[in-house]
Amino acid sequence: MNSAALWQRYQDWLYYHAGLGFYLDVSRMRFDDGFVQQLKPKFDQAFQEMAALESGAIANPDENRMVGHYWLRDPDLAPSDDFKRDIEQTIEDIESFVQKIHSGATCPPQAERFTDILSIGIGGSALGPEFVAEALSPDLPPMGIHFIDNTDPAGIDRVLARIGDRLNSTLVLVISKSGGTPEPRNGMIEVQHAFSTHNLDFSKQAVAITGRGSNLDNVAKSQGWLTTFPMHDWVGGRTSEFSAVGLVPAALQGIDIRAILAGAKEMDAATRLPEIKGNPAALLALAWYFSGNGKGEKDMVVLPYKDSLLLFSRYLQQLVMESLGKEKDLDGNAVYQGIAVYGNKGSTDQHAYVQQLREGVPNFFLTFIEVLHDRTGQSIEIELGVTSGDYLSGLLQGTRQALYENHRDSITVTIPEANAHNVGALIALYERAVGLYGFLINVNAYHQPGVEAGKKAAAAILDLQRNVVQVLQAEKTPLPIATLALRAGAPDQIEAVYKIVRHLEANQRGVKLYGNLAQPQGLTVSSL
Ligand SMILES: O=P(O)(O)OC[C@H]1O[C@](O)(CO)[C@@H](O)[C@@H]1O
Repeated sequence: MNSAALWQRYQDWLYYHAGLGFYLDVSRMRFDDGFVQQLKPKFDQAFQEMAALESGAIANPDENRMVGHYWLRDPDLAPSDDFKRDIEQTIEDIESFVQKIHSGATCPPQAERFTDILSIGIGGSALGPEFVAEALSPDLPPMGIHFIDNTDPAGIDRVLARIGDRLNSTLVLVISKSGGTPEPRNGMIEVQHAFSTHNLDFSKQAVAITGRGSNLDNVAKSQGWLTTFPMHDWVGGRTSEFSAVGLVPAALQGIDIRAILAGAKEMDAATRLPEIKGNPAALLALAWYFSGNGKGEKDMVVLPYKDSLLLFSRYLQQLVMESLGKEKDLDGNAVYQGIAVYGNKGSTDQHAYVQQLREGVPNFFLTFIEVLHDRTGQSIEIELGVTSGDYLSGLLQGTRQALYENHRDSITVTIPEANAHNVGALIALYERAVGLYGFLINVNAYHQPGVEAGKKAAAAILDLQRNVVQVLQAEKTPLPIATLALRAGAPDQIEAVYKIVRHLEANQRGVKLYGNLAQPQGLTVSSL
């Protein structure tokens, strides 16, 4: 296509939302009208299923759950008055809690006011808050935020070291929908230990955000934590940014949560339209379907050209991959679906892997996220008539062009400014696109059965570790690994036993290995 034809295609396919100042350009995805016509019946079906989902159908059949994240930003849509009141009440409770924290009316026992937030959670209970903090936290926030999103002891130590002597003025948010995920449970216990080491009362500085009646909810209530906020059964972890999970940490950092919700609501209204061309989420789903042949054959590389949006691709990784990455479709057929997502930011990544994107294996499509507004205030000229922001913009355009010339397709999402309203709209856009795409490929986008296997296997390893330690403590002489595995009741788990004892020895946990480490089968093990 020559440049005049491309310019025409750009205009033919451009989506623009005046209220949001939002543009979506799918002109550099090489689908044709025939493809759009061919997908239309699937889209018509998907729009109907999405409407049913929004009005309270059991859209997550395996878990027998409604899927209600759209109600969080427009409570009038909720299928009952109770739900509506619950959503509105939660937002009001968040605002009044945050107001008391900021004013010092609610303060820690050993300091005048809370200075820091320590958020403990993983997956959907961390990625949204982390993305929004990076994107929207003011330069001088009323409270700085720290995250523990793993069970890595050194990672936990690093966060606690950075908080240092401000632990006595740190508000701890323990976020877990199920209230039973091991990683945040471990993080919480480690932080409780740090509090007691410093003679601080954890319960007077802790807040739980969790499902009503969960273990965590019960613990928080029985120990008299500062407060709890609910995570509703009908909100999934990866779509929980507009629930208390995202709103509490955001509001504490001084981010305008009403603006985030309003932006999401406005995008929802735009993406509810049951037609492909006038609906930006449908256009995204169409482009994804085209690129990967409806089977995720191409990866989605997400490149925001704005530092503050760095974590968007990481956030989308869970939203897209946990939602769409499914072995079975809704009829039980093995389909092995999904779309792989990666990316960091432009232009930085141009100096890392864009070489491969331009010339190497063509197994991806790109999504550029463009932000029109460069900065608050005026820019200096780096060269005659050219600012740093002009460079960023030029590099985006240039990369899009160079990739297209080499048959690499791309989508460009353009927002006027990386503010609360637009970040809310961006999240809502992708939530809807993932939902529509899930219907197009007939998978349940709201469960995550595949994650359970790894969790169960990890629990089995920890049980085996307990048995191994018991055997070693009862034994006086060093045992060959195979014998140890046999005595621990796991003769077919020799490799697992070997890895357990190697880890225990490395951490001075009362275990010693003897022999040539390069030949594990000859090693013997004893307790110290
Ligand atoms: O909020 P929870 O229940 O601790 O779960 C955390 C994350 O773990 C998962 O269930 C996957 O294991 C995610 O879907 C979820 O966001």
